[in-house]
Amino acid sequence: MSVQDRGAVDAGDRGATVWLTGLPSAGKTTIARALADRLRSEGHRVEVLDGDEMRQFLTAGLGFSREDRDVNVRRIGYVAELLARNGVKALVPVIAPYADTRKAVRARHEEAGVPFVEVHVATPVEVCAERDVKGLYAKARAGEITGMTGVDDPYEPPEAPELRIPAHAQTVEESVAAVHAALVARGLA
Ligand SMILES: Nc1ncnc2c1ncn2[C@@H]1O[C@H](COP(=O)(O)OS(=O)(=O)O)[C@@H](OP(=O)(O)O)[C@H]1O
Ligand SMILES: Nc1ncnc2c1ncn2[C@@H]1O[C@H](COP(=O)(O)OP(=O)(O)O)[C@@H](O)[C@H]1O
Repeated sequence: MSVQDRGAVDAGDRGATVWLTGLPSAGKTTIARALADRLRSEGHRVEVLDGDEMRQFLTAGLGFSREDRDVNVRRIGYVAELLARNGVKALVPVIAPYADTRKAVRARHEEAGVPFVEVHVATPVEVCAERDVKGLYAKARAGEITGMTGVDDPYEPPEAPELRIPAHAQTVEESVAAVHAALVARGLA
């Protein structure tokens, strides 16, 4: 096996958590799923821990108060870390609105020596509200729901993420390429 091939195998074996944080409808899930396809086609083991799916099973019963969001993010972070330390690329398209909670998840990864790559999907709220994939921005505007992230609930943007993506100003493929390059730069892809 050539040195180059050996490098590829090592990167394939190395797990990591890639957390895509951002507002609802920013493009987190779309980018995570496209990145998952690309990584799988290259031979990586990948899981996507989607917020909606996690809330059906792992964190069922939790709402959107600060406390519940914190428990949600910490539990998902814990599972991502378990997967990542066993060689899986755990892609996590979850809002995770509070900087402190993201910091706590990062700290646990660092203590365990597991790579943590924070990606801010930085689509402006106006664009997210226009996309409004699930109609939640419209409901918030109409006063039918409260506590909607980006409308009347906080989103604290990361100050120093490994990568910030202007997902409103580039294609999904360009965003995927940027995250992929960040993984390559860290010997993870
Ligand atoms: N009040 C309120 N605020 C924000 N989001 C809401 C809310 N109510 C429901 N939803 C839907 O739930 C998805 C967010 O779940 P997350 O687990 O990612 O959120 S969090 O990290 O615990 O804050 C989120 O999914 P995405 O749009 O994929 O981000 C929303 O569709
Ligand atoms: N450049 C882009 N990057 C990501 N998503 C985009 C882009 N342009 C349009 N979209 C659309 O925006 C929506 C984003 O929804 P989603 O990925 O579910 O966001 P989130 O998971 O952040 O809530 C999708 O319907 C997607 O097709």
